[in-house]
Amino acid sequence: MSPISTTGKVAVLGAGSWGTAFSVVLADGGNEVTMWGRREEVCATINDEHENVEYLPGVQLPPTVTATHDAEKALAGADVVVLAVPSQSLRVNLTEWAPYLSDDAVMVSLMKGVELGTLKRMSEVIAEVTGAGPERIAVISGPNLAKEIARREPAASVVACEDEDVARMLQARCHSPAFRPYTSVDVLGCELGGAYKNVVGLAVGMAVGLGFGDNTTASVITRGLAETARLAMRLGANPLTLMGLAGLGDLVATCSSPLSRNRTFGEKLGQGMTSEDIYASTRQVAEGAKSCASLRALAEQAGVDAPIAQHVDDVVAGRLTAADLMDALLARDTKAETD
Ligand SMILES: NC(=O)c1ccc[n+]([C@@H]2O[C@H](COP(=O)([O-])OP(=O)(O)OC[C@H]3O[C@@H](n4cnc5c(N)ncnc54)[C@H](O)[C@@H]3O)[C@@H](O)[C@H]2O)c1
Ligand SMILES: O=P(O)(O)OC[C@H](O)CO
Repeated sequence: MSPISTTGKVAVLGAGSWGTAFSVVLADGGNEVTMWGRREEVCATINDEHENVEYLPGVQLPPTVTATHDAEKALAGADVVVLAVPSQSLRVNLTEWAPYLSDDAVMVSLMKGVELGTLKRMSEVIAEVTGAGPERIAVISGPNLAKEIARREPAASVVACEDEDVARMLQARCHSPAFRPYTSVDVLGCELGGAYKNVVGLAVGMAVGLGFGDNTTASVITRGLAETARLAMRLGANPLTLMGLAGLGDLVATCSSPLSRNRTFGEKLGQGMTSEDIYASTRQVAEGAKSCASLRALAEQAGVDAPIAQHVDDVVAGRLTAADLMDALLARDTKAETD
């Protein structure tokens, strides 16, 4: 087998918190990184001051990270294309970018959501829009809060691709002194773990906002993992993926950290704010606030019981209050833990 290349040119499409933090990881791993940003002023500050002032203030970006508002320029010569826009906007963005993608570029989703309406995972949207086969589509997911990663605090993650050689190539490309990636071939398990933990994070945030303590949050986290595993396994995931970094690991990070936007969104709902008020108060994406509806529908389609996704969706949509959610979860018919 030929040696795995550890360096090259990577395009990172999306200059928000995670696109920027992951660019630091890639630069630390030896890659030359060109980010695409939606707003020219964000790109200009990245190029002139080596900082993304809006999304990661105070973090000095390596000189090998540059940014452009021109997707064609960002994609020129890139053999790895990293996608880091909000999940619900991927299809529209990728359709615009597709003409500039090289035929053999590997596309890596960093996104943790499920498309509304189609109920497709991000890898499925990528396949549909670009026509790429599974050997060109990968996912990176794990307990990776952007601010901590950008500060180079030690963390691990999962690089999943159905083609294990491609997963290994990407692993080598993003391995850095502070970031340890593990390979996997379970793309579906990683994606559902990443999307579901946001919904559970919303429920945990609601419990915190209502003033409940660690017994409540631990119960929601554990039952949230059971719900995630139930759906993911029904759809074909490896149960071990849900016990790993892209499942339990990410769930723990999101549900315990005040840095999590999903947990914070839930906390505000628990304090009585409406979703509209919360959306109006931040530019940052909380993927679970949209994906709760798609995961609920996906579970219904698969015939899987998903009370957390169902009730979180009702609270986000304003049909229930956060207090109603806790009452409703406890009032359900009792059953065996492992059912
Ligand atoms: N922030 C994290 O810690 C983190 C970690 C792992 C995974 N993720 C995932 O990465 C993805 C991106 O999240 P983020 O944290 O970078 O979000 P963010 O809110 O920090 O930034 C989103 C970026 O997308 C841009 N954007 C917003 N709407 C857009 C649209 N319609 N079209 C194109 N661009 C648009 C914004 O300008 C911004 O640059 C999400 O799926 C998230 O779940 C985030
Ligand atoms: O801030 P959140 O809630 O989007 O979570 C960020 C990451 O997904 C944590 O791994």
